[in-house]
Amino acid sequence: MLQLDEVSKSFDVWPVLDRVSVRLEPGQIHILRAPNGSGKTTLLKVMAGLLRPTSGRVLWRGRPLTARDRRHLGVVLEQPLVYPDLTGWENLALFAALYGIRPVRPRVLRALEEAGLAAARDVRVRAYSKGMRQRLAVARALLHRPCVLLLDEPFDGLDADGQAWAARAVAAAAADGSSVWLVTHHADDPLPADARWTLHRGRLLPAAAVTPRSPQERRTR
Ligand SMILES: Nc1ncnc2c1ncn2[C@@H]1O[C@H](COP(=O)(O)OP(=O)(O)OP(=O)(O)O)[C@@H](O)[C@H]1O
Repeated sequence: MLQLDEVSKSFDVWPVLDRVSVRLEPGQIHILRAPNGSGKTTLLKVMAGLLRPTSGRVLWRGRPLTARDRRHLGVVLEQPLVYPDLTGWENLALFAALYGIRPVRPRVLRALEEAGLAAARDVRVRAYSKGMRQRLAVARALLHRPCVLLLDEPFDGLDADGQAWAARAVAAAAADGSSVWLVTHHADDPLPADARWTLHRGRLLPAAAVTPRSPQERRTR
């Protein structure tokens, strides 16, 4: 599905990403854990088509990823992609309209309820707490049931209930066939991983002690 082929990215002279190749298959959960400043966000933005690689290719279903293909991606960045002047409801309804989701109302209502934001749906997001904004950002990324989820610290700022909800929702998306790329600082895996990675001097390397899930643990579409 989504594939990086020998991708390098430099901002100055030194490459932040150095010939990174990886392939995200349907239903797989990949977890990336690496030190601050090692290039995790840069890699995720390249995967999402938000940063252009210096060299190498980002492929969607075997062809170079286009702006149009980005509708298949659900992205959570460190800075939540939500509009502070709109309410929670308006934020999700806007994204639902942009992604051609029909009917908008039941899907958005359900997403807000599942995220624990039903009571705050008519409140402007600038009045949300950090955790509420993060819940909205995760709900937004999942709303159009994307084929690929690219998640930068999606559980940050979430309370125990919020973390459990987000982990359940992402696991359900993977069980339904979405590929998941999850960046985390947490020592414990928030989800059962198919692959664990780290970044060292720009190279994407398998993390030690990789224990893939058994086929029985995984359901595919
Ligand atoms: N737009 C930019 N211009 C110049 N340098 C950049 C830019 N974005 C990132 N970098 C540099 O690239 C390197 C990797 O940054 P990146 O944000 O990808 O790391 P990270 O692993 O996500 O870090 P953290 O764990 O702190 O979020 C850093 O040295 C950073 O200074």
